[in-house]
Amino acid sequence: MYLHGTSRINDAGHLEIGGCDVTELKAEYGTPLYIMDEQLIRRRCREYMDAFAASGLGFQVAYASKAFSVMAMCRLADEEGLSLDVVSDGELYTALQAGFPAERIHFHGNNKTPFEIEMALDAGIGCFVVDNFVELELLQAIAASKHVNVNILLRVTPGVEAHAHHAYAATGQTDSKFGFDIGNGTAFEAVKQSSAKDNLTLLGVHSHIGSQIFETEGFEMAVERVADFARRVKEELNTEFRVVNLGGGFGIRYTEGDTPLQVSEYVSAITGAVKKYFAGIGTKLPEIWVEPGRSIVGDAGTTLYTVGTNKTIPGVRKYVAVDGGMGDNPRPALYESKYEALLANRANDPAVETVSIAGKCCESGDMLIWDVELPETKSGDLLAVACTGAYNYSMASNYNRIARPAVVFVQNGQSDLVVKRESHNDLIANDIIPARIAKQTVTK
Ligand SMILES: Cc1ncc(COP(=O)(O)O)c(C=O)c1O
Ligand SMILES: N[C@@H](CCCC[NH3+])C(=O)O
Repeated sequence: MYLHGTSRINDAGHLEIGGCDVTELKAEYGTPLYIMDEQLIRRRCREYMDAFAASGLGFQVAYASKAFSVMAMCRLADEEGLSLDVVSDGELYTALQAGFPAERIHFHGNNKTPFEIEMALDAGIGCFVVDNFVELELLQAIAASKHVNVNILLRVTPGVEAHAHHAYAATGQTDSKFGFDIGNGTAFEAVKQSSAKDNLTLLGVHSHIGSQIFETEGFEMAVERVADFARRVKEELNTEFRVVNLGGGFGIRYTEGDTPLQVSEYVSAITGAVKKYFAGIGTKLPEIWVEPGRSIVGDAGTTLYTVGTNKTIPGVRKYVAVDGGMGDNPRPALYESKYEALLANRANDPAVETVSIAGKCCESGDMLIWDVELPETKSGDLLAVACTGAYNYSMASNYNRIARPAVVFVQNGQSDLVVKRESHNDLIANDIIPARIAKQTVTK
């Protein structure tokens, strides 16, 4: 397994992250456990901030909280000077409760409810990313009823087919549920309508082409299309885009075949394309906003499991089961995502067999890794799966009524619990048994 950030194998042959031995983390917090390397998260935040600062362009780096939304993470993003992208009332609530400044929050989503819009307006968030005509009307009406003015970006689909890790993670193509299409004229119409509306201030446009993308071409092509669009809007409507948000999507290394660029390389490709394509269109260079999620938290996360049972099918395969699975990491089942693993309590033992790591849910598809080389595992061993910081905790479920794991931040030999493990009581906290079917206590 590739060792990300502060991960290393210590003298005892144990995996250590942020100076914390995972066998001790298991003793203190149990498993499954999401372990987040705080130093690596901060490093990623700084890589973005520094690279943009070096570009000379105005910018905001908004952490896409959908990747991992918990209050402690909102605090880190705030401390590092990032803005925040939220996509629901729940993410917004989490951010506000964490004390994240509302003016640096951007609200996304293709179906914001009136409740969510009101909540965000009352909080005074910095910007709405408007996705469609229905939302444009609704937002204006609610803003007017509250006598407030709202900054907006229009989400556009630039018609770029991104090489995302799965079709479900590509969003820049015309046939997408998100945004106004540049190619068919709806984006132009949206600019026209929003410029004419009271209570709305159009800052510019937003384009997000997809996720887990390694090449820069898709982003550069998106910038070119958006710049062409900006030119037309300037010429025909005399409207200027002060802000261009290029979304997230920057890839990370999950397994050996993955070839991500450095954060600074993605940023310089984007800012270079902005300088190139926006030059000479008759407007000032826009401020550039981005929304990285995975590339901020993905490789900082490791999930620690305890090995339980195994099953060998002679000549076919050996299954090794762990105490978590698709409940805490649905990505292999959803996208066929690949991960690397390590026997975390005997990390220096030589690999002697190829096994497949199964979860404990009642689904054949509940597999975390097919075919990984490991030392011989036995019940009670610890298995670490790397690169689980993004879209694991945030996409976790209680399928099979399995409680969601705890999350700890580790740094400088210290571990801090940031999400408690769910209890049995948490699982039934919202259940109600109607009186008519409640168990009667029969007294004789
Ligand atoms: C609008 C938007 N912004 C930002 C992101 C974050 O993407 P990533 O985690 O790939 O950086 C996503 C998710 O793909 C998204 O849909
Ligand atoms: N959730 C996805 C990608 C989509 C991200 C949000 N648009 C993943 O786990 O890779």
